[in-house]
Amino acid sequence: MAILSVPVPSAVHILVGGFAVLILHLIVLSVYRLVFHPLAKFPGPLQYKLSAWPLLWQAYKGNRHIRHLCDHEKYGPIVRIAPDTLSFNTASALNTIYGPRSANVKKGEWYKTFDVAAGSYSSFTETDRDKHAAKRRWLSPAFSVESQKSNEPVVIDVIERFCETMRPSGNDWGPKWNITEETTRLGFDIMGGIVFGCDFKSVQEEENRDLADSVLPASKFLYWVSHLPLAALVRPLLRTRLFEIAGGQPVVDNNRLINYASSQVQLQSCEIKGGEKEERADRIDFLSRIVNSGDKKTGWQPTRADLDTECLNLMNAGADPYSGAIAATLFYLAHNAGALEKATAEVRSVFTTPDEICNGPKLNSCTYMYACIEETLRRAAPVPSHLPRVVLPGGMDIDGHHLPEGTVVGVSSYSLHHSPVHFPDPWSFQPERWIESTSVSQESINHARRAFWPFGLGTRQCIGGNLAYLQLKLSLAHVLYRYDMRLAPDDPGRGGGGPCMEQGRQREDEFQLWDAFGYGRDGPVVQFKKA
Ligand code: HEM
Repeated sequence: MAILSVPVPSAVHILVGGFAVLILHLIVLSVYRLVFHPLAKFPGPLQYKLSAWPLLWQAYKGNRHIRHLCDHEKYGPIVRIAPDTLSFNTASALNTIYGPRSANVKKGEWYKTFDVAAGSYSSFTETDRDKHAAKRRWLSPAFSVESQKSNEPVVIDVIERFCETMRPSGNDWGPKWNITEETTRLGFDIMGGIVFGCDFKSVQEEENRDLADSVLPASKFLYWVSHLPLAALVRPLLRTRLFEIAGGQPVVDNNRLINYASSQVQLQSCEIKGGEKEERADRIDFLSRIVNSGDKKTGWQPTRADLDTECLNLMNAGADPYSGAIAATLFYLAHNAGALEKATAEVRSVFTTPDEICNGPKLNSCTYMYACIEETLRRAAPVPSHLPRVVLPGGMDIDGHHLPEGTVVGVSSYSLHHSPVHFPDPWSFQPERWIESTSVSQESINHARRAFWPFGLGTRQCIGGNLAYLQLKLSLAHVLYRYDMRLAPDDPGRGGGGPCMEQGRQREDEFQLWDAFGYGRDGPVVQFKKA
């Protein structure tokens, strides 16, 4: 009987064949994305239309916000920044996407990598709208007026000790301080007190700095990893030894923060003595307010993993954006002598002793100081790039375009906050633009506010916004009341841009941000003198 001989392909044939299939697949995919894709009509650089990898590279470099701004300047108010993603740069898009509860979007997949290594999703990363609503209701007592009032002495205590550490010993200018380093620890110490009732003292004591100095590297790492096109495959590996080896120090940092938050939950929720659970009734911190509660409306109760993840989130989301914002405020004041002088004079005329500086009518009467904070949040919003939202079934209309389900949409605060349509002379630091006067009408302030969103918008708006404003006002008032401030004469440019930096980073009087959740930053380097 004749045996049919079927030729067995060689390894070379298989490789060549596989390669040919891959090339064909890429050609077909490219043609589809350029010509037939529902977003094909929107302008943008060719490489963005073809692939999501350029976006990942920008996230890795911390330059996304700068690229978005340049792209909008070149291509207009709508830019296709990845095959399935559009960036908008109008107040109308901002208010359509993020504002209304009924907006047909939810948070994008991007969020899911952020804190899942702690075991669950937090109120920040939960993408399911109903589950998020339950978590938000669960957290609300921690952010109530009563809670803020009882936690204010904790905040003031940490700020006063920060000021004490900065105090020059003589009557001349004191030592140089890199404000980014010191305020990173200040923000962490405040959050340690508020969230866990712990006194980290990382501003004062070197041995307590590991945790404080871990927040930003961990966030920067997770920020770009979240942009990986196959991030879903990476998520289960985040806490493995393999990932620690591959990812290095930022992964170790992230795990250290997770372990810390978890140990605090363990301590608080299970203080067992003689077999009985003992609760400390005198505690006012956030953890003590959420540990034994849930969502009354739906009956949802947090698991241990939910608690661990939420505490990690509160610690990170609370600490770093504030630290970045106060560093940026001091940068802009140190670089704008007139504004520094006016804000300082205001604070010193309102208060007669530092002990008086607390929340209340006097602090609220410091309108110029408040305008300096607003203007800083415009120039250096702590989340400068997109907060991605994905369009749900049924699609959505934005700025006159119907977008199909699955489209990822977003607005970059850095880009919109520098739009001359809403902010005339956008590259100058002008606190006055936020104060009604003969030259600034209430209409122009309202017009600016429509495009101003440092704390997000709508149902996913920052839950800690009021607390953050209070922290910013208190810390600025305490510093300005006590000290004069100047840029260190031998390091005046730290934190600003320069001619040798990348495109978009040339302005010496602009505080440079490296995009993340919070942002990478450095400086300013300043000196203080007793008032
Ligand atoms: C200057 C300081 C701060 C800024 C600029 C800021 C900014 C933001 C932004 C833009 C969002 C929206 C994120 C999104 O849509 O994806 C957000 C959410 C959040 N922030 Fe803040 N934040 C600050 C301080 C704080 C503080 C002090 C806390 C609390 C301790 C906090 C806790 C949160 C939480 C829990 C969320 C998630 C809210 C939700 O989705 O329901 N933030 N923050």
